[in-house]
Amino acid sequence: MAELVFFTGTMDSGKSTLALQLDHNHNARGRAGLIFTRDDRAGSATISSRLGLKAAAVEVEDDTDLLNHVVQMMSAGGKVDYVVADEAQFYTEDHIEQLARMVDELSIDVYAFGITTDFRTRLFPGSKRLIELADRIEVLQVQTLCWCGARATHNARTVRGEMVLEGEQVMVGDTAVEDEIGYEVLCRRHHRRRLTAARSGAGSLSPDTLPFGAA
Ligand SMILES: Nc1ncnc2c1ncn2[C@@H]1O[C@H](COP(=O)(O)OP(=O)(O)O)[C@@H](O)[C@H]1O
Ligand SMILES: Cc1cn([C@H]2C[C@H](O)[C@@H](COP(=O)(O)O)O2)c(=O)[nH]c1=O
Repeated sequence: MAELVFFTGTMDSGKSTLALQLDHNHNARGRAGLIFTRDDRAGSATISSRLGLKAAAVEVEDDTDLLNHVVQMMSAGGKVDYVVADEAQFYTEDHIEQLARMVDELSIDVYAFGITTDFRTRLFPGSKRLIELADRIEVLQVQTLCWCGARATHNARTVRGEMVLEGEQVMVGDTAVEDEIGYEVLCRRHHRRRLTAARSGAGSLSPDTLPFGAA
């Protein structure tokens, strides 16, 4: 039975990598897939992973009807066995409902990937609807880490290393940006305290806490 699966994790947890791997594996077994994405860092109509993989994708716009797009492809003789939907946090509630209908009405597997919450810890509309509608939610197994070494659960937005709480919900960007606007993954405790790596003075996750000669 076809299903709608939501793969989620913090920024930098390997979601796009997994999306591309999943596409590759299904393709290798002769299944035909279609990749949607929205506002990927690498540019329009592209799905990209920090491991260097990239692929062409269909860019989702506010007025894109995802279900209709697939129906049109199938009516023109195309085959669609599964759909990958990356950066799904940016999709509208309507887009997510179209994905659910694709599963129920066309028996197409839909694999959606995205972060759940924004820099203020609030759900994105697309992620909220996915949590409400998905058959399954899978949290990525590769844990991202806060500068303190704890599991990172939150995405902070930073300006020159300082965490900010003002601004638009959507601002495409990357982690490991130190000079301008960027993102940093943190544990809840440090997100609440707005304690980023720069503010804490933490240089690396393996500080010399036990120097040679220490008693
Ligand atoms: N140089 C590297 N060596 C090994 N793994 C890396 C390297 N750079 C990035 N990664 C891996 O890629 C992950 C980010 O993958 P990506 O698919 O871009 O994440 P997401 O889509 O969740 O933001 C990191 O968590 C890390 O596991
Ligand atoms: C927290 C947060 C993130 N974003 C943006 C930043 C990136 O472009 C994407 C997440 O991509 P990734 O592949 O998971 O790293 O989302 C945003 O616009 N607003 C936010 O609050």
